Amino acid sequence: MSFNSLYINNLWRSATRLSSHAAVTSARLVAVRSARREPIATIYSTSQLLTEAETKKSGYLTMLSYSSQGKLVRNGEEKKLVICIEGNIASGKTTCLEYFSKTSNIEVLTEPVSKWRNVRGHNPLGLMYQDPTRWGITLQTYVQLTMLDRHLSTISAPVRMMERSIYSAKYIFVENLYRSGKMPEVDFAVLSEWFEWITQNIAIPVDLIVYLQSSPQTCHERLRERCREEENIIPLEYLEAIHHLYEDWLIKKTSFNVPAPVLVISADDDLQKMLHQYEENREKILAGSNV
Ligand SMILES: Nc1ncnc2c1ncn2[C@@H]1O[C@H](COP(=O)(O)OP(=O)(O)O)[C@@H](O)[C@H]1O
Ligand SMILES: Nc1ccn([C@H]2C[C@H](O)[C@@H](COP(=O)(O)O)O2)c(=O)n1
Repeated sequence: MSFNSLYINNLWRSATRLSSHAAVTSARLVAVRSARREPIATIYSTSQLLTEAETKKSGYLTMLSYSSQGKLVRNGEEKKLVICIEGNIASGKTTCLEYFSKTSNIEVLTEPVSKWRNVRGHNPLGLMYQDPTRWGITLQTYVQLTMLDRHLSTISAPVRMMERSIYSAKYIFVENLYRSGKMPEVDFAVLSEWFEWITQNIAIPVDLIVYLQSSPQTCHERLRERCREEENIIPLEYLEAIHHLYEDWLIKKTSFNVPAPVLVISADDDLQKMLHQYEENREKILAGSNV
């Protein structure tokens, strides 16, 4: 049986199961699809089964339905561990992910920064740093969409490690723009409405947050060393503000809901020592636990 016929059969079986089950009569089938392994979420009602041509075009699909809490959840997928690596700009998140990417059975997802630097020929990241009041909403709307897309994409290994999350996008970066007076209240309100709708209606499972805790000074030095063009104008004060928001969220736990246990790793050390720390914490990380 070809992949497409197999898929159509599975889709049909699941649709029949869904529509015959009283608790899920209002269920929608959500097909997460992608031609380039970059999933796009599309919502179909149960009566709108995909044609074979649509299936062929879509690359791969994952079905979601409503859970008993009324949130969209994946159907029939085994439980996978999701670990988010959080930390200030240039704290070493990508380097950490690169290290763990060498381990089999771990899928690594970096932040989609290339998209933020180029959406249909535009650079919202660069625009935001040039004029945050005008372009903050533009960048953060796109960050929110692309992070949601990352969270909902099919997990291809027993463990997923991903850089940041839709939570830090809102609780750290949007919050910082707003608190620093660089995001108009109406933009903040619209982004907050979107965020609340998403998190109330879609299950975004996170099992562990690994917080790379670094001093803003260290990040500033590393940021200069990395030389990402858009970031040349970032002053130390910006990194300090991001640092305080992270500390309030993940250490003091006084600002926003923390969606998973937090494992804190000091990230100011040189690369060799950092790799040693990752090795020391490997078991805790891969158990998805902070104990
Ligand atoms: N422990 C470390 N010591 C010194 N430089 C580091 C260390 N970890 C990462 N770097 C360098 O700092 C820069 C930022 O690291 P990166 O992993 O890209 O941070 P992030 O993904 O958090 O923004 C890169 O140039 C990287 O090579
Ligand atoms: N919600 C977000 C997330 C990230 N950014 C910026 C910060 C950096 O300039 C860049 C990538 O971050 P890094 O992975 O290097 O920590 O994107 C943002 O403005 N808003």
